[in-house]
Amino acid sequence: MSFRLALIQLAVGASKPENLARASRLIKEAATKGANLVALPECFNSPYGTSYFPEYAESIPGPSTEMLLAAAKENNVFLVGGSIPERDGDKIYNTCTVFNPNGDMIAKHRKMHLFDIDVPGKIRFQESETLSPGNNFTMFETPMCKIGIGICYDIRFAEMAQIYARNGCKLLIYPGAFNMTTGPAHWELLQRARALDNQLFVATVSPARDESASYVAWGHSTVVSPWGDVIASKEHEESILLVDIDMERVDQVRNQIPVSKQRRTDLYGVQELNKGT
Ligand SMILES: O=C(O)CCC(=O)C(=O)O
Repeated sequence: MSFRLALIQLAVGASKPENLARASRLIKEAATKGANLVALPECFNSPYGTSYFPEYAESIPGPSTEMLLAAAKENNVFLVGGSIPERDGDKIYNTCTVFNPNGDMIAKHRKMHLFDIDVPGKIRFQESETLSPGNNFTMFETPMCKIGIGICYDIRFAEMAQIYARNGCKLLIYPGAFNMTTGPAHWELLQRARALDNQLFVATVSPARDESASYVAWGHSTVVSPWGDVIASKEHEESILLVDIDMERVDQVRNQIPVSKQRRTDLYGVQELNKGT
């Protein structure tokens, strides 16, 4: 079974209506080019930054998810709607919604690990200044395979990817927006690590780079195979990365190097319970 994945490296600006219109146009273009599954980047409707989240936040359903729902339906695709700042009561979350080709919302992931880091002289970022963390793992079934969702910083947590793999996911999608410090250092390495450890496909979707933004995104949307090699990636301009995914590659690699059957579960194991699937 093979299918076409489209990662939309969207140029995100200050105007929410324009961001939605651009995303909608590019989803259509991806579908016209044969995509079955389309994914948008983290924070696709708003500039990325703690001061922007309260200003751009909206409830679900709301204008952004209405656009996603319509785009999934009109273009007959599974759609991973990057993420948006979601307002729920007095809390704001960094939330990814997923729609099937009927326009039903089949998954909602609130970023579990907030991006709070301090690299002196380089970058300090504290998402927790305005965001709250989600508490649930998020997986969904498609005719292609079971898919697990994480948002950006979530990719740094190996246990989360292991839990997804052990629950049958063969593709992990991380909408993300790494930056000019951690992007070159860790973006590709983390994807290859998650893919190789779990012998599955990993896809990351970044916004395009905007040098004038307060947070400059690294770009480089990428797909890594279960063997751990980068099978496709972009630079940092707005673009659509189209990749044909051959799901059989997962079982091939797992049969060739059967680490999942060779684990010393008599000596160790991942402890986390599988909540909120
Ligand atoms: O982990 C990183 O270096 C970047 C994470 C990030 O930008 C985010 O979580 O939004």
